[in-house]
Amino acid sequence: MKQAKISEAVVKRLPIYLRYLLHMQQMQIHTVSSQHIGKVLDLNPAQIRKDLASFGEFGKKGIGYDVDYLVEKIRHILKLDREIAVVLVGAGHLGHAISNYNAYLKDNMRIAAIFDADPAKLGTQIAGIAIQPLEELSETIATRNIRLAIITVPAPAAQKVADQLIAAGIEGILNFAPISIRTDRDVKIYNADVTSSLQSLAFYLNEKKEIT
Ligand SMILES: NC(=O)c1ccc[n+]([C@@H]2O[C@H](COP(=O)([O-])OP(=O)(O)OC[C@H]3O[C@@H](n4cnc5c(N)ncnc54)[C@H](O)[C@@H]3O)[C@@H](O)[C@H]2O)c1
Repeated sequence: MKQAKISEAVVKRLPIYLRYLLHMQQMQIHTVSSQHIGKVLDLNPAQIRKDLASFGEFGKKGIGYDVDYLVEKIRHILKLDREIAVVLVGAGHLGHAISNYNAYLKDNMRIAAIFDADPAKLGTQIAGIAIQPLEELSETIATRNIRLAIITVPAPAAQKVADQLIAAGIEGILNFAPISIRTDRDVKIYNADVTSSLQSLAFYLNEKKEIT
């Protein structure tokens, strides 16, 4: 089967398609058209067809896509068809929320280990996972084959934590601290910057509603 190089933009849209397709599965809907997906997700159907064609022609003209097959295919492309262990560093407010949410999701991508620098938190648990000291980070990542990491430490600590994670062999980081993590290593880093997103949204506030 044709398997061209998939662009980052497509890789970012695939989880959005997947979420909707899983919903369709729950609704026992077995086939879906790009027009329908486009309408619900507010995306261009031609873009969706192009995205899906980038990993093989399997939609049927006039019939659409087989939902189960598409789910299986996207999960395979995103490597979600296997267990992926994730480490979380920073067991504070956000770390708690993310860990508890992940446990609730019960999918293949699971937080397998949690680390914090605060001695008072060591040994306590979040979602059944004991919080460990940073000294155990490298060994835990290696022995438990952990590939991805989530950073929820304060901004001043985030770069150093990222450096430790990368040195330990982590391949992808989702960073919630409000700084841009830098590395010269081949590691994918996504910065989830809540404050900047809100600041961008502020730009779209309706000036007419301003209280003077
Ligand atoms: N709470 C939110 O809603 C929210 C939302 C978006 C982004 N953030 C960002 O996420 C990060 C965490 O926020 P929070 O509210 O959970 O803070 P928090 O103070 O509740 O938790 C931070 C945790 O990190 C630990 N820590 C500090 N330095 C560390 C280090 N070097 N190694 C390991 N652990 C370390 C602390 O002991 C603490 O448990 C911050 O950078 C914050 O700006 C928070």
